[in-house]
Amino acid sequence: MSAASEIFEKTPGWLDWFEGPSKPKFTPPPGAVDAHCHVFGPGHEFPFAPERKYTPCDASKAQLYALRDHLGFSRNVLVQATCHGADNSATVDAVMSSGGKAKGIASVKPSVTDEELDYLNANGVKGVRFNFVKRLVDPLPPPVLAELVERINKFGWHIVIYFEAPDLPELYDFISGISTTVVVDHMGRPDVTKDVDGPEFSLFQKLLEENKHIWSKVTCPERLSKSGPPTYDDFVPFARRIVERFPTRVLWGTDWPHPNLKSHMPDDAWLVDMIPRIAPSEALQQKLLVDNPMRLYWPEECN
Ligand SMILES: O=C(O)/C=C(\CC(=O)C(=O)O)C(=O)O
Repeated sequence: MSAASEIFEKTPGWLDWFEGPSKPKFTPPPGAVDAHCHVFGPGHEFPFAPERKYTPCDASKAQLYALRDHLGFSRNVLVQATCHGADNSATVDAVMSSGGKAKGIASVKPSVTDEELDYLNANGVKGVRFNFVKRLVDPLPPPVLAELVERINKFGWHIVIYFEAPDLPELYDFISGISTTVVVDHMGRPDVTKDVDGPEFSLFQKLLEENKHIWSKVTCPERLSKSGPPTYDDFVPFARRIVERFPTRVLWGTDWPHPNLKSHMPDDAWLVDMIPRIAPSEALQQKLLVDNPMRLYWPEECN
């Protein structure tokens, strides 16, 4: 059997994305961007990576773009997920077929060639993702990543970084020292049962306060909340704090198709309906959903 026709068996217990989401009550402003989502395969066309730590269900570009339209969004930022390793074909294919309505964040190995980087740059990639979550990857050492930053600087790309809150003290100096814009996934995965003013989340706020080049995605109530769906109440003070303190450096996304959830799969409308709770004014919503992502991903359309 050739790789391209390989049939993949999902990780046991895998929860598939939610079909037929309801219509959100909240209407996003015109031009809203879903700035964190993924495509998976389909596996028979874009095989999952041999080094992957999970095997997902398929989640195609057509399904993603149908969800975008259904939820009232206009654009997407597709983040390369670890199940595709450093083969960015599925992400780039989805970006290239979006009619300019999507950009990509790639994963690359230190051995990536300049030609490969040029190809990604020419096809809608705007950054690379550094992943420090050990259940997903074997993280690369910071000095190796620093060399990659040097190589991508010429494109004006940024770094998307994924880590969990207990790892921030160790990563703090490395992240602060990155010489381009850095976007932290899911607020650095705080434990939202803790105090928003406690030491853990205060350190994350200090990181953003001291480093004007660091942004945060206020994403993933479905992943971080312990109080649970559909209102994810414990997530709200954390995300709202970051939106209110750093309104020009925040992004929002669905995280569709929500890989590796164990407890439940959200109706994506629930996630959209969180937005007015974490960004309570129209001015904040405009920055979070339109102005900030446009500045980072479509700067040529901003004046
Ligand atoms: O969807 C996310 O952002 C989070 C993920 C998956 C992921 O990032 C990946 O596979 O690269 C997770 O926590 O399992």
